[in-house]
Amino acid sequence: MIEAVGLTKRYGATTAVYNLTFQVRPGAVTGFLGPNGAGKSTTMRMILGLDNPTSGTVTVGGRPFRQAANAPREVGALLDAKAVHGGRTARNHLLSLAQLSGIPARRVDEVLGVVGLQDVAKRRSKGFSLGMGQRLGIAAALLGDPKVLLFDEPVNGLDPEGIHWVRNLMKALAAEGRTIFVSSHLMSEMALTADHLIVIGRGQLLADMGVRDFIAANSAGFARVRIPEDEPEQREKLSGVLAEAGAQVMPEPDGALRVMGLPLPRISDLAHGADVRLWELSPHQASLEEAYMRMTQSAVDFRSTQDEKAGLMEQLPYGEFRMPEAPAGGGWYVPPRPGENPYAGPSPAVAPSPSVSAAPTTPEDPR
Ligand SMILES: Nc1ncnc2c1ncn2[C@@H]1O[C@H](COP(=O)(O)OP(=O)(O)OP(=O)(O)O)[C@@H](O)[C@H]1O
Repeated sequence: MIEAVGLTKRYGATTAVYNLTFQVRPGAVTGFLGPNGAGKSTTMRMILGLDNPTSGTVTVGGRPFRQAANAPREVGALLDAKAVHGGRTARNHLLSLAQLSGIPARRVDEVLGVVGLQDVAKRRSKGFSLGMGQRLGIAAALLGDPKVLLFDEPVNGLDPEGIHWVRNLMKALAAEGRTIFVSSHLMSEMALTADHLIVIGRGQLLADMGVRDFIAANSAGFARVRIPEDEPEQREKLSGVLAEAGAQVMPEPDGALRVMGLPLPRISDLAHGADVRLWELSPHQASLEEAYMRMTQSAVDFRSTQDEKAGLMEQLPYGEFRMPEAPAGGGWYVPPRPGENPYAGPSPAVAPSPSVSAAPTTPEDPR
């Protein structure tokens, strides 16, 4: 297990990591997510004793990494795949690492096979593609057969087959009871790979929860209901009936209704009971990537001047991030209306038409 308590790192005036407290447990893949400059690599370096915290502590298996009796057999890491002597062959690179830690040469051939580099083992690594370099870095991390593995952006530069392979490798290593901590920018990838997520922004903890809980809390489902355009009174009638049944109903710009809080068959039955004809009744799901982008929006350090949000987002000072409270009706993330920028702040509440009595309360902006 990896355990950070109040971990803080400052480089001069830059606070790279601020007051991080989390645990990474064995037997699971824990995704470490955050935008560029969020502090993921700095945190990983501190876990590995390559950087000293300004304050706070981080331990691996209950001890600071530097006190580990046989570090390569306890912890393996891929931090920078380019940190390789390019003049050496892949096999010689791994052999030199193995000799330093008393690992037998046959293990080198074993890990070359695991990462699929056996056929290029005698080629100099300076000719390697980005993806081959990543595989070599992963082989080095696996050399000591460690209980804890850290991977900083392991799928960087890999093609879809390579990404699939890394995903399965992480899961297999976790299934063997190892502690797997993987950083990434990609929510979509982590949603497929990880069991647990730690999300940071500007060095601070934004979320620490299971992937399923994150999905349940952040990707709200809703139904779109469309009534013939020339029957506005029917639309009003249905809005009232749905609201009475406990739904949250919002008008959409194209005249349809967005309905949250009722399953589709119930909406259909209510419409039938009210004698209202439907032209559309369709399920929709706000994407997890959108929810993640919104969660980390004010924690983005670098933004294009072409970005229409540039300069509009106020950055909170350190210590002022907080997890939003989930509203009673479900996740805090209300999906954008069609045509709206999904990465903008939460939608303002729509003034309900007289019979749309249950328009939802807009959740508080987390930033
Ligand atoms: N050695 C250093 N000296 C000064 N500042 C640093 C140093 N290392 C990191 N930083 C700063 O700390 C912050 C966090 O950087 P870090 O590389 O840990 O983020 P990251 O989440 O890994 O980013 P990326 O996804 O782009 O790799 C950034 O503002 C970065 O510029």
